[in-house]
Amino acid sequence: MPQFKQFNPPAQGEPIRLVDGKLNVPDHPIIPFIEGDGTGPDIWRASQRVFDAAVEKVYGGRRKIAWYEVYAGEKAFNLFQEWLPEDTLTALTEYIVSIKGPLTTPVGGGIRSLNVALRQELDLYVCQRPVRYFQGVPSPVKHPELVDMVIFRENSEDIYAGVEWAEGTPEVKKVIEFLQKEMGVKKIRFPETSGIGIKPVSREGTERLVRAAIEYALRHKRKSVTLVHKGNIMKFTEGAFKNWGYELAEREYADKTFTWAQYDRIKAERGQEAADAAQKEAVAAGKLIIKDVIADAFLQQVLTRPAEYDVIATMNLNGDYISDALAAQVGGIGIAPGANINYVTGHAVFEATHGTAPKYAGLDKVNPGSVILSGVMMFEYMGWQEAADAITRALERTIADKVVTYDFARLMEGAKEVKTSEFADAIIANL
Ligand SMILES: NC(=O)C1=CN([C@@H]2O[C@H](COP(=O)(O)OP(=O)(O)OC[C@H]3O[C@@H](n4cnc5c(N)ncnc54)[C@H](OP(=O)(O)O)[C@@H]3O)[C@@H](O)[C@H]2O)C=CC1
Ligand SMILES: O=C(O)CCC(=O)C(=O)O
Ligand SMILES: [Mg+2]
Repeated sequence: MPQFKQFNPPAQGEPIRLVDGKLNVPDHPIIPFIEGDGTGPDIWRASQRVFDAAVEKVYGGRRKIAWYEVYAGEKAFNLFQEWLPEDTLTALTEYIVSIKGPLTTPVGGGIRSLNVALRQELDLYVCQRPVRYFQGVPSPVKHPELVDMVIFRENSEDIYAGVEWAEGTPEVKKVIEFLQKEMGVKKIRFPETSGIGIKPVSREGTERLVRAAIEYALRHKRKSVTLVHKGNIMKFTEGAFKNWGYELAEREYADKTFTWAQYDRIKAERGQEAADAAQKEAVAAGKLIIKDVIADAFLQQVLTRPAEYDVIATMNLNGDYISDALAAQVGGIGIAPGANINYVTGHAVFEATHGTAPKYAGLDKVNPGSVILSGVMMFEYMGWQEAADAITRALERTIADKVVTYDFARLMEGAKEVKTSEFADAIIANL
């Protein structure tokens, strides 16, 4: 039993464990949750009711979650004068599976991102964000149903590592001097007034992310994994990501994949026809295609030919942009779920793609779909597939009935606009 200093787990319930690489989920698992800042409390309250109702409906009392509230962000600061109390990290570590609402990060100063800190502390190296269309959701494109992608965003390095120095400080002066004098760097355009950020991208970090994406694609019989990068410009970080990704696929999954690096080699040796034939043969044999695309081209192609993309593996910043862009394409960030996962230790923190939407805080207004669908991902991860399916079906039915929150209502004809809590009521009624 771990030692907690400020807040304790519920008296009832048992921890989820990882046994021989597999999650062992008891019928009454203790699951820590962080309510979140801004609209977080509204969304969380609604989502928690949906989760409990679905579990009750599907398992009839045999299974029940023992929720354990832990704190981060403004609520933690108000209660304990700490943004991220140690007990929270202990709980997320001990109980393995958890779920959170969004947390505020000030721009340009103040605390660094607590979301990024949680991912780094627990080494949750995959940010997994599925993007699919739900029938009836208003979308800005003609064929949103062609979007069915799962983003694997590297979550532990890149420019998000937080290695940066502010303009005008002695530290940045030292870094710039080092770069100029010791490394012969001549290309810093305005050295006297620059801030500096460092972008670490490693072979290990890339390999574990791409491995997770390939494993997922093979498990779910997906067609391709696309490495999205800006390797033409950032050759030793984003370009290396692409090369390491291909090398990993060819080394560890040689009999299950066909890569565009192989395609290029065949083309160089025997011509395009031979390369096309080899790829066709690989597809016919059910092999997973590993390909790559430059990030800007990717962002236009997901709009013009989304059916060509399936599982996406990319670095941290690209993945952040891509997540919101794809979410918008299928009808908005209000129903974009996600998970931060370490596939080796089993640790997973489920959370929406969006942030705290502060202008709507406390209004019982925004869409809780994103956290509800993050809960669906959590139930799938726990092996509680029946609860996951029941919630998905009820959500689909509610949207088909045109009972929706403001974000969908403003774009739909004949919709009934409801509050966050009422949307949850409607889903529960449809379970
Ligand atoms: N993982 C996390 O905890 C994350 C935290 N953040 C943090 O959140 C804060 C606010 O960030 P911001 O850039 O405004 O981005 P947000 O994602 O919080 O909000 C941007 C816009 O997205 C729409 N939106 C967000 N959530 C919902 C929802 N549940 N239902 C319907 N629409 C929604 C709203 O659009 P509209 O105005 O059109 O109604 C909103 O104004 C920042 O401090 C940021 O750092 C950001 C991302 C992730
Ligand atoms: O940590 C934050 O405030 C932003 C995080 C974010 O945008 C994301 O994870 O998609
Ligand atoms: Mg984001």
